[in-house]
Amino acid sequence: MAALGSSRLLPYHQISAGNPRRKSRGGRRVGVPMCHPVRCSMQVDLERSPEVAANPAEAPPRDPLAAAGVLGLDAVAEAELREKGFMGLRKTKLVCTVGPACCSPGQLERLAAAGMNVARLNMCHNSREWHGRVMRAVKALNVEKGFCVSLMIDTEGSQTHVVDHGGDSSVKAECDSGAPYYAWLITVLGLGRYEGIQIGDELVVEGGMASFEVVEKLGNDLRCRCTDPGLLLPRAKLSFWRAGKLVESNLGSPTLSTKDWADIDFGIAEGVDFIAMSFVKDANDIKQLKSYLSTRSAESIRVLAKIECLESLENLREIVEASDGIMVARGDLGVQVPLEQIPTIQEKVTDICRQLNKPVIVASQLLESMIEYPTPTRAEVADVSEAVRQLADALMLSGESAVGTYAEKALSVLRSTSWRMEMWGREDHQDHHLLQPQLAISLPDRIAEQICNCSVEMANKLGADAIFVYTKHGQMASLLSRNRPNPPIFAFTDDASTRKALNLHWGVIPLEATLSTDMERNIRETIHLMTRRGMVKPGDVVLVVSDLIPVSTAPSMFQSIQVI
Ligand SMILES: Nc1ncnc2c1ncn2[C@@H]1O[C@H](COP(=O)(O)OP(=O)(O)O)[C@@H](O)[C@H]1O
Ligand SMILES: C=C(OP(=O)(O)O)C(=O)O
Ligand SMILES: [K+]
Ligand SMILES: [Mg+2]
Repeated sequence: MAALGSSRLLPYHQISAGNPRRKSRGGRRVGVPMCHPVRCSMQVDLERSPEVAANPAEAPPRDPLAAAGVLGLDAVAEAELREKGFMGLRKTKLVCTVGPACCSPGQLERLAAAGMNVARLNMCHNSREWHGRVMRAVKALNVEKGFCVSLMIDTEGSQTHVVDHGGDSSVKAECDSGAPYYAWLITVLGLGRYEGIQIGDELVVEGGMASFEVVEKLGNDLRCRCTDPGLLLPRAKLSFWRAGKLVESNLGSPTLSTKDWADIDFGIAEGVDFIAMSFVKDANDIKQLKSYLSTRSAESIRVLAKIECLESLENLREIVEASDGIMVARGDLGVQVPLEQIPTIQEKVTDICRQLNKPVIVASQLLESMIEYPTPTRAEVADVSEAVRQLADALMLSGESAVGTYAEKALSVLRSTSWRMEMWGREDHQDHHLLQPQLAISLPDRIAEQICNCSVEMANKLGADAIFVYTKHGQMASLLSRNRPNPPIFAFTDDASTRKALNLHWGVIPLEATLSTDMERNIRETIHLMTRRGMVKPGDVVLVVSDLIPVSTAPSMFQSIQVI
């Protein structure tokens, strides 16, 4: 049986509807009143979004108990909390692709300090030895500097249909009517993966960067006539079209190649937290990897499905159900579907992920121009804001961090843009976010889901400062996150892999703590530690949600909501 109780473990805070607490740590007003939100005029805030005092060196000395692992709160969340208060904590998570431009320990440290929650290693590029070095550098930073950056590998997949023009920079493709029809000899890596390219097929580079008509096949080379002028970038992605329809590649070939399996073994050995699978076609692809991970006792690695091909769109719901999270991989998606369809696909995927309670990453070209330029375009900022408005769990940098000149600046644009949009969105944020369909089937699961739904509604209406949840596998924390509450969710777990997995969930700040089966004691001790560290102050209203077994003798799960 579930019990809904309240306790007075700490001085009980009188909550009245007319006096919602809206103060931050420093007594500054942050956020907006949540009771009866009224927005009658648009205010232009000339202040820049407060940036995190992101240098962990500036944070007060770490508590020895915390250093011993009793309260593992990462240095960046702690600094952000001290700087901006509970309501100022960023909710949207940030993923950075690590490449040559950001792989030194110093560069990685700066990205971690600037809010990188997950470091992504794209196995398409570079050697395993290189990736191993980066992973060890990230882990060392976590231990030595108190960060909590999770590691993700991204499989190469059978996407080798790229153009190689042999050069380092872009080549201009022009349709000179005076030139002979065979003006272009294009080497297509992985042409053999296609059933058969025919004369007359259309070859489209990077979703429309340039187009050609195939006039002759010469092994892996295609003699082409340029039909739409543009640019050929080094290793550009391409697609073939016949009679207005995409010519699908890899028919019958497995989603994971021999190299991918070797990369996965490498990821297991290095102890990665996430594996993102490229070109997932259906739920079986995910199930196959998950069952392999369990045979290797590596089931704690979360498997993410990348939505980037036509087949994955056809089997979307079953893929989301089978996986631990989703990446909207707009790069390849934009090669396989007309670009104007990407925004609606993104919204549909994010919606299904919310419904089915799976974290979703919006990826590729978010700030593409920042690979070369120190400021984003207005359109890029609008695109990032739209993903945040859709309440995606995470945003990802690709080339911007991997090879860009302004990796840290790009990350700070993601941070300030998402923070700003979150604050704005909160004004009209109330009950409509709670209208998610029921997910659970069994009674215990339904109880957990309802507890989380009600907790978020309560926390929003009371203007609570924070939600605390005690969780083993992260289920309760993610169910709370699904409701996108106004206050941050502090998720205490004694499972290191749960902590790393929760890094990808919207609004969740995972903490590692020693938990006992005595729930009251867990609550008392974590609040005591948070208070001693100055992160919780007398007068703060904390909503506590728990689903742990309270005492060793109790046969049933005890679930409760308490306001402290
Ligand atoms: N580990 C790496 N080593 C070298 N270059 C990389 C690495 N990771 C990414 N890159 C570069 O950054 C670009 C953007 O990364 P990403 O979007 O992950 O790959 P892709 O362009 O292959 O889809 C890549 O095209 C590649 O040039
Ligand atoms: C993230 C993507 O995958 P990759 O960078 O591996 O092509 C994408 O296609 O958008
Ligand atoms: K990849
Ligand atoms: Mg891709």
